[in-house]
Amino acid sequence: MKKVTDINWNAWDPKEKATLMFIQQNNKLLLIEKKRGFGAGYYNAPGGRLEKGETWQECAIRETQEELCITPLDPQHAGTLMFHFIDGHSIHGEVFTATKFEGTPTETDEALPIWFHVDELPYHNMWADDPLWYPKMIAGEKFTGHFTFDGKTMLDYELL
Ligand SMILES: COc1nc(N)nc2c1ncn2[C@H]1C[C@H](O)[C@@H](COP(=O)(O)OP(=O)(O)OP(=O)(O)O)O1
Repeated sequence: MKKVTDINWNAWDPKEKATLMFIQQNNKLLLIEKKRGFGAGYYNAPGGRLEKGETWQECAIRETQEELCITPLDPQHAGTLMFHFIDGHSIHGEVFTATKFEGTPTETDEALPIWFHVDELPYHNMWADDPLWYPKMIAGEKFTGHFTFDGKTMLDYELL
Protein backbone atom coordinates (compact mmCIF):
# COMPACT_ATOMS: atom_id res chain seq x y z
CA MET A 1 0.00 0.00 0.00
CA LYS A 2 1.57 3.22 -1.19
CA LYS A 3 -1.00 5.88 -0.37
CA VAL A 4 -1.96 6.76 3.19
CA THR A 5 -5.60 6.58 2.17
CA ASP A 6 -5.09 2.88 1.25
CA ILE A 7 -4.60 2.12 4.95
CA ASN A 8 -7.21 1.91 7.70
CA TRP A 9 -5.04 3.53 10.39
CA ASN A 10 -7.57 2.70 13.13
CA ALA A 11 -7.10 -1.03 12.47
CA TRP A 12 -3.41 -0.80 11.48
CA ASP A 13 -1.25 -3.16 13.57
CA PRO A 14 2.37 -1.94 13.67
CA LYS A 15 5.27 -4.38 13.83
CA GLU A 16 7.17 -2.07 16.20
CA LYS A 17 6.42 0.62 18.75
CA ALA A 18 9.03 3.27 19.48
CA THR A 19 9.52 6.71 21.00
CA LEU A 20 11.37 9.94 20.28
CA MET A 21 12.41 12.42 22.97
CA PHE A 22 13.19 16.05 22.10
CA ILE A 23 15.01 18.21 24.62
CA GLN A 24 14.20 21.86 23.83
CA GLN A 25 16.11 24.77 25.39
CA ASN A 26 16.61 28.37 24.26
CA ASN A 27 15.31 27.72 20.72
CA LYS A 28 17.64 24.75 20.38
CA LEU A 29 16.93 21.02 20.04
CA LEU A 30 19.24 18.33 21.34
CA LEU A 31 19.46 15.84 18.47
CA ILE A 32 21.65 12.80 17.96
CA GLU A 33 23.68 11.55 15.08
CA LYS A 34 22.49 7.95 15.13
CA LYS A 35 25.54 5.72 14.97
CA ARG A 36 23.88 2.33 14.47
CA GLY A 37 20.57 0.56 13.92
CA PHE A 38 17.52 1.79 12.07
CA GLY A 39 18.19 5.20 10.51
CA ALA A 40 21.93 5.11 11.26
CA GLY A 41 23.71 8.16 9.82
CA TYR A 42 20.64 10.37 10.14
CA TYR A 43 20.11 13.09 12.73
CA ASN A 44 17.15 12.25 14.92
CA ALA A 45 16.04 12.57 18.51
CA PRO A 46 17.06 9.97 21.08
CA GLY A 47 14.54 7.16 21.23
CA GLY A 48 13.89 3.56 20.43
CA ARG A 49 11.72 0.56 20.85
CA LEU A 50 9.10 0.14 23.54
CA GLU A 51 9.91 -2.76 25.87
CA LYS A 52 7.38 -5.13 27.37
CA GLY A 53 5.66 -3.66 30.43
CA GLU A 54 6.87 -0.07 30.09
CA THR A 55 4.81 2.99 29.28
CA TRP A 56 5.56 5.20 26.28
CA GLN A 57 6.97 7.85 28.60
CA GLU A 58 9.15 5.36 30.48
CA CYS A 59 10.51 4.16 27.15
CA ALA A 60 11.35 7.70 26.01
CA ILE A 61 13.19 8.40 29.27
CA ARG A 62 15.06 5.08 29.27
CA GLU A 63 16.17 5.41 25.66
CA THR A 64 17.44 8.94 26.31
CA GLN A 65 19.36 7.72 29.35
CA GLU A 66 20.87 4.85 27.35
CA GLU A 67 21.78 6.93 24.30
CA LEU A 68 22.89 10.24 25.87
CA CYS A 69 23.42 9.55 29.61
CA ILE A 70 20.86 12.22 30.57
CA THR A 71 17.43 12.03 32.21
CA PRO A 72 14.65 14.21 30.75
CA LEU A 73 12.52 15.86 33.44
CA ASP A 74 8.73 16.21 33.22
CA PRO A 75 8.35 14.94 29.61
CA GLN A 76 5.23 16.04 27.75
CA HIS A 77 3.49 14.10 25.01
CA ALA A 78 3.82 16.04 21.75
CA GLY A 79 2.45 13.87 18.96
CA THR A 80 1.97 10.54 17.23
CA LEU A 81 3.68 9.16 14.11
CA MET A 82 2.68 6.09 12.12
CA PHE A 83 5.10 4.79 9.48
CA HIS A 84 4.12 2.08 7.00
CA PHE A 85 6.91 0.69 4.80
CA ILE A 86 5.93 -1.10 1.61
CA ASP A 87 8.28 -4.01 2.44
CA GLY A 88 5.93 -4.84 5.36
CA HIS A 89 7.81 -3.03 8.15
CA SER A 90 5.77 -0.61 10.26
CA ILE A 91 6.45 1.58 13.28
CA HIS A 92 4.10 3.42 15.62
CA GLY A 93 6.04 6.26 17.24
CA GLU A 94 5.11 8.50 20.16
CA VAL A 95 6.92 11.83 20.46
CA PHE A 96 7.80 13.56 23.73
CA THR A 97 9.39 16.89 24.59
CA ALA A 98 11.14 18.18 27.71
CA THR A 99 12.76 21.48 28.55
CA LYS A 100 14.84 20.25 31.48
CA PHE A 101 17.12 17.31 32.06
CA GLU A 102 19.65 15.96 34.53
CA GLY A 103 23.17 15.02 33.51
CA THR A 104 25.54 15.97 30.72
CA PRO A 105 24.80 14.90 27.15
CA THR A 106 27.51 12.36 26.40
CA GLU A 107 28.43 10.40 23.29
CA THR A 108 27.69 6.68 23.53
CA ASP A 109 28.19 3.79 21.12
CA GLU A 110 24.65 4.50 19.84
CA ALA A 111 24.56 8.27 19.51
CA LEU A 112 26.48 11.52 19.27
CA PRO A 113 24.62 14.48 20.89
CA ILE A 114 24.46 17.76 18.97
CA TRP A 115 22.49 20.95 19.71
CA PHE A 116 20.84 22.63 16.70
CA HIS A 117 19.08 25.98 16.58
CA VAL A 118 15.46 25.44 15.49
CA ASP A 119 16.10 27.68 12.45
CA GLU A 120 19.13 25.63 11.37
CA LEU A 121 17.95 22.04 11.55
CA PRO A 122 19.84 19.60 9.28
CA TYR A 123 16.78 18.40 7.38
CA HIS A 124 18.98 17.31 4.45
CA ASN A 125 20.27 14.46 6.63
CA MET A 126 17.10 13.48 8.46
CA TRP A 127 14.13 11.24 7.73
CA ALA A 128 11.97 12.81 5.00
CA ASP A 129 8.95 13.13 7.28
CA ASP A 130 10.76 15.32 9.79
CA PRO A 131 10.36 18.74 8.07
CA LEU A 132 6.61 18.13 7.99
CA TRP A 133 5.95 17.76 11.71
CA TYR A 134 8.94 19.38 13.45
CA PRO A 135 7.44 22.89 13.01
CA LYS A 136 4.27 21.79 14.83
CA MET A 137 6.26 20.16 17.60
CA ILE A 138 8.47 23.23 18.01
CA ALA A 139 5.36 25.44 18.14
CA GLY A 140 3.84 23.20 20.81
CA GLU A 141 0.97 22.06 18.57
CA LYS A 142 -0.14 18.43 18.92
CA PHE A 143 0.09 16.38 15.74
CA THR A 144 -0.66 12.98 14.25
CA GLY A 145 1.18 11.93 11.11
CA HIS A 146 0.59 9.00 8.79
CA PHE A 147 3.36 8.15 6.33
CA THR A 148 4.15 5.54 3.70
CA PHE A 149 7.77 4.82 2.82
CA ASP A 150 9.70 2.74 0.28
CA GLY A 151 12.98 2.32 2.13
CA LYS A 152 14.16 5.87 2.87
CA THR A 153 11.86 7.44 0.26
CA MET A 154 8.62 8.92 1.56
CA LEU A 155 5.77 8.07 -0.80
CA ASP A 156 2.79 9.78 0.79
CA TYR A 157 1.68 11.44 4.02
CA GLU A 158 -1.12 13.13 5.88
CA LEU A 159 -0.59 15.35 8.89
CA LEU A 160 -3.52 15.96 11.19
C1 LIG B 1 10.51 6.75 8.87
O1 LIG B 1 10.67 7.98 9.50
C2 LIG B 1 11.15 8.16 10.74
N1 LIG B 1 11.33 9.42 11.12
C3 LIG B 1 11.81 9.70 12.34
N2 LIG B 1 12.00 10.99 12.70
N3 LIG B 1 12.15 8.75 13.25
C4 LIG B 1 11.97 7.49 12.88
C5 LIG B 1 11.47 7.11 11.64
N4 LIG B 1 11.41 5.77 11.61
C6 LIG B 1 11.87 5.32 12.79
N5 LIG B 1 12.19 6.37 13.56
C7 LIG B 1 12.72 6.35 14.90
C8 LIG B 1 11.90 5.60 15.88
C9 LIG B 1 12.94 5.15 16.88
O2 LIG B 1 13.16 6.16 17.83
C10 LIG B 1 14.18 4.99 16.04
C11 LIG B 1 14.45 3.57 15.67
O3 LIG B 1 14.79 2.96 16.82
P1 LIG B 1 14.83 1.41 17.02
O4 LIG B 1 15.06 1.20 18.45
O5 LIG B 1 13.66 0.77 16.38
O6 LIG B 1 16.01 0.97 16.17
P2 LIG B 1 17.41 0.57 16.56
O7 LIG B 1 18.17 1.76 17.00
O8 LIG B 1 17.87 -0.13 15.34
O9 LIG B 1 17.27 -0.49 17.73
P3 LIG B 1 17.45 -0.46 19.31
O10 LIG B 1 16.09 -0.27 19.92
O11 LIG B 1 18.01 -1.78 19.61
O12 LIG B 1 18.37 0.67 19.67
O13 LIG B 1 13.98 5.71 14.85
